[in-house]
Amino acid sequence: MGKFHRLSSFFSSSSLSSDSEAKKQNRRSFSFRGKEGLANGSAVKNASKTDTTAPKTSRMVELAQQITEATEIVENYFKSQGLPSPSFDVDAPLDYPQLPEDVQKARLDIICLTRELNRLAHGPRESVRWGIWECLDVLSLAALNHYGIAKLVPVDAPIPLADLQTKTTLDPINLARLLRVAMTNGVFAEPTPGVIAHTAASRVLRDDEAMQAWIGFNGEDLFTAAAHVLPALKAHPEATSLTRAGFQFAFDTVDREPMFVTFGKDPARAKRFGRAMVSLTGGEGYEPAYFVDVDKGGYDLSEVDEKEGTFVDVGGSHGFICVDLAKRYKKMRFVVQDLPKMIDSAPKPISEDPQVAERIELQGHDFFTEQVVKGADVYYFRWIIHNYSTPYAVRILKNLVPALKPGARIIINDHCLREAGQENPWDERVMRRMDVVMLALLNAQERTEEEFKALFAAADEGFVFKGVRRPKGCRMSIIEAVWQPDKVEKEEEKKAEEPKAVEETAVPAVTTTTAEDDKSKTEVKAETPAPAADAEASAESKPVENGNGVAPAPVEVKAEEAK
Ligand SMILES: C[S@@+](CC[C@H](N)C(=O)[O-])C[C@H]1O[C@@H](n2cnc3c(N)ncnc32)[C@H](O)[C@@H]1O
Repeated sequence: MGKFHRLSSFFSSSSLSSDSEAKKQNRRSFSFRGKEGLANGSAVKNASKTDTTAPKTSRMVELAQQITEATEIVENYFKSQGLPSPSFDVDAPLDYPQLPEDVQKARLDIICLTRELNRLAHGPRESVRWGIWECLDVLSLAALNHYGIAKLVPVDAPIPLADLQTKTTLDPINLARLLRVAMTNGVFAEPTPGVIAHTAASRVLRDDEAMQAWIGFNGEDLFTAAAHVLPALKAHPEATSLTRAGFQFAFDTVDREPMFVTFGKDPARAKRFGRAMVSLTGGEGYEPAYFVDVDKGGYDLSEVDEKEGTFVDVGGSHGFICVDLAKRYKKMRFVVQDLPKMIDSAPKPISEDPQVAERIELQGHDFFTEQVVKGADVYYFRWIIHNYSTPYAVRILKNLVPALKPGARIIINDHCLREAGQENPWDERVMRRMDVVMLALLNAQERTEEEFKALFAAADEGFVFKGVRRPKGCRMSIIEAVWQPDKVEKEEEKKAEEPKAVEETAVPAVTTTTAEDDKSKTEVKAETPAPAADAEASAESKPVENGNGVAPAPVEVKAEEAK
């Protein structure tokens, strides 16, 4: 297992560094069960103190005290560094600086605990009643972004609503009502009635092109798809087909094409998606450095570099990970594979540095066909496998097999779900929501360590699962398997030599996915069905559970659908 560990021993972003801390966290989770709780490894000192003699402090007071304590830690740090206090004033910094670990933990505590205090202050009924209206915040932001309103408001001088209206096709009433909803979230301000000003948050909408794409994609593609998940689930409760997700119900493409094909037909929408991914990648906890930079817990490729090996970024978009890796590792070569349209739209040259650019090849390749780069050292999938339900994901891995040399590494860089409540509440919220994003867009899912292990086992028994590692501070995990068909052969030889002690049990139920059309027949059935006793080793013989603990029903996969 080497440097890999079982996921259960990792608590990062929120990461705990030792078993004793993990136990403490477990106790903490228990004592705060059903409540928002503190970020793991909380900076707030009295978080786990229990004074049995003192009169019981209410949860609200406890939270308020902890929030005060955490806020003081953050505030004192800002003062000590001569930094302005966090603010949404128009000229305020848009991002937090890199914070020392304890201050970052305190900041996370504030984020988590204020949410819980807020809910307690609302009370259960009111909090549920108005919680559902968050969709209207999305609507307001999506519309203001769509009409480019932030660019029409000058940064240095507020503008009367009437003047602003002349610059847009939105009529005055609609402009005002959408703006005023956004203002309730700190986006834009109205310093005097009828006059609109920027805040730091609306400035982000104005100046950050990747954020505009992020809001556009989420507000117009995801939001619309999410609103159609219920009809999709009613029609196809198993929710595994790429062409029967909320997205297809929203955009009238049911049984016709998956989301990426729809995007591929519309360059502006495809570009927006690409830019949105850049925004996500720039967000806290998702930075490429968590994979590229060994000092940040990234993956060490020195050995591959030393032997001038090859790294294939499958579904690598415009190749930004390879560019960063090539800057760090000076000898190895890189192939970025994506659908031809995505490859065509990549920047050329891919890097200003010729030493970097000459070692990166961009290649149109569909990962639902056999891998064409034979004998590479690493095949890397970042934000790819979570886009697919199990039958498709297994198929992507299977397509690698003819290309693999013994010792080849397969690295998946995705979220890896833990049991509910084991993340700090903010990470939990982001990751659980991402799981549902996958449902809405692609009928796909985030996975647990066991589910990743089962994927590899279902694809081919030559994949030896190495485990999951999560760099501290990062939400994404590094999930690795190595191709060792020789190991399987040796084990098979050994087994053949051993006297047969136990009579083999009956052939298990096998989940087979077969296209109706013979030409496009696609099976993810294990070639040799495993005995029932070995069912766990085969995702087909035991339907793989998704992160919500629900086993998806068998699904038909049509080859053309998976393109
Ligand atoms: C969520 S993005 C991830 C991109 C990149 N790996 C990253 O980390 O940002 C999924 C990528 O898969 C690509 N893709 C979708 N279907 C594909 C296919 N059949 N073959 C190859 N690439 C595909 C998309 O074009 C897109 O760039």
